[in-house]
Amino acid sequence: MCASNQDVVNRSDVVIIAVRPQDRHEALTGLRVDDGKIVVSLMGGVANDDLRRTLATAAPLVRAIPLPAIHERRSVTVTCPSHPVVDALFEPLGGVLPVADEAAFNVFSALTATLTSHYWYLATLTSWATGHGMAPEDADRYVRGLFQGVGRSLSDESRPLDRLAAAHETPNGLNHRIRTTWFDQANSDALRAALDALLADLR
Ligand SMILES: NC(=O)C1=CN([C@@H]2O[C@H](COP(=O)(O)OP(=O)(O)OC[C@H]3O[C@@H](n4cnc5c(N)ncnc54)[C@H](OP(=O)(O)O)[C@@H]3O)[C@@H](O)[C@H]2O)C=CC1
Ligand SMILES: O=C(O)[C@@H]1CCC=N1
Repeated sequence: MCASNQDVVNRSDVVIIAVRPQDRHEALTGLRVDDGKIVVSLMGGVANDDLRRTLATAAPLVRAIPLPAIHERRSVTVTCPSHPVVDALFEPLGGVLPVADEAAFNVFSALTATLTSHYWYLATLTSWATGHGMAPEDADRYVRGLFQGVGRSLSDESRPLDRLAAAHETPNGLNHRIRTTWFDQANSDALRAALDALLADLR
């Protein structure tokens, strides 16, 4: 343990900033970061220009998006700008995807914002089934099993996502019906609009 954030910085060659964006001024204002250090910012939605103003340093600043799967060394970490030391840090943890600029970084950032909606989708399916009298543990087990299968099928990178969908769907069958009646154009447009609005805020 260190006595202060300044103490952490002084003892580090690579400084990782993982406070919540709204805490950054309290955590970082007044810190001295020598130009020879490397700063990795994990803060969602904070541009490097903004961070450079707060830290007032000429040290390289690299943004990165490690996600919870990094625990199992399976998170592809987007970085910007690419830096050999930072990319080497994340490479063994599931791979690294350096992107050219923060405009591209923000698109990937917006994609990460959809993760919990995916869990919420599964929770909604489970709750719908319990509403129809299924035991919660049965509904939970069944929905988890269904989507673990989906997760495994995603490992097959030889097939594009639309082909994977087609492979799971009988023409005019049950999946086709829900995909076209629920995930219809209006629903797809609403998702794109929410992502566009987030992207506009990230710029
Ligand atoms: N959760 C995720 O999957 C991802 C999160 N991020 C980004 O990572 C950052 C952290 O997110 P998350 O881990 O979920 O948030 P948490 O709230 O879990 O963690 C924030 C941490 O910041 C510490 N902290 C707060 N204020 C200070 C301060 N003044 N000085 C030192 N440390 C401080 C907190 O310490 P204490 O607990 O002692 O208050 C806590 O350990 C965010 O910027 C988020 O955008 C990025 C990618 C993915
Ligand atoms: O939801 C969040 O705020 C963080 C940032 C990237 C992924 N999770």
